[in-house]
Amino acid sequence: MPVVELSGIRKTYGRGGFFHKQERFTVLEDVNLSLNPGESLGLVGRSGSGKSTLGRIMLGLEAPDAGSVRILGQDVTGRKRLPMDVRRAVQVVFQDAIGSSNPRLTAGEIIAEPLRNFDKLKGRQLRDRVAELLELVGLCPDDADKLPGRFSGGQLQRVCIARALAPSPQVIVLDEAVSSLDMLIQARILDLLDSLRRQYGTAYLFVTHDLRLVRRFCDRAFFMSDGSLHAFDPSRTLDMKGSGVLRELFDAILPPMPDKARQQGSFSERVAV
Ligand SMILES: Nc1ncnc2c1ncn2[C@@H]1O[C@H](COP(=O)(O)OP(=O)(O)OP(=O)(O)O)[C@@H](O)[C@H]1O
Repeated sequence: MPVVELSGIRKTYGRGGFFHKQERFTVLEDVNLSLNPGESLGLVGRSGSGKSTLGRIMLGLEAPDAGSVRILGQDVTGRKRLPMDVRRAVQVVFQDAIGSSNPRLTAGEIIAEPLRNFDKLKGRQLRDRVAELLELVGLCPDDADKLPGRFSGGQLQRVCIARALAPSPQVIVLDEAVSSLDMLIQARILDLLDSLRRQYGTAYLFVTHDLRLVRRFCDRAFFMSDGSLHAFDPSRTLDMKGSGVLRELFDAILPPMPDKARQQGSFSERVAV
């Protein structure tokens, strides 16, 4: 049974209203997607194409206008409060570690929160598990006492990853959550995610602009465009040169840079590593 199943998802937002009449625009149109245990999906696409919206709908954080969301086989479409087992099963790490961390809680308190809520851990057991999670993501047990403001961006991102791992979820949505880490740390985190996938069947959705990550880590990959998902083979991203899909990926992945740099082949270098 898929851990998450989206059927016929449609999502619109309103825009305008200040100078112009408010109108609605469609971000997702008839999107169907299922994520199976132990599977790793890559989702790429232009900025603003709706990737994060899809991620939020998949987590049950946002309701679609049409279609259904099933998590662990339960229909949670539009539910304001998700059942405890669903909240535990689906975790997320956002790109913006600073914005998604409470500045008044220490790293230890941030990671302890789901352990208290879901596993009712306390005292020594709680402290040991927090220390273990910090070490798993390459931080020190002593970092538990630091407030978010005392971490670098990459370190705080790892605190957020440790928090997401804490309740032993079945699915983790990583919204641009590992691409910003330095290469060594990124490799360590990906090894860790891979071992959890093998050991416990944890599934991942990577929302990313990083094709190397998709190629190395994902079983299936989708490109989002015009509100729809287009599947592509993650291992064959280099073979798609010249195709319409690759041109779209090009635009989606490359940051704005002079044409000259583009001619020098910086894209293939980025992808071929
Ligand atoms: N709550 C909202 N209200 C109105 N419009 C929204 C809302 N959330 C997202 N949008 C709009 O929906 C579109 C898709 O946004 P989304 O964040 O899903 O894109 P994305 O592909 O994740 O982009 P990026 O790669 O830049 O993070 C954008 O035009 C965005 O402005």
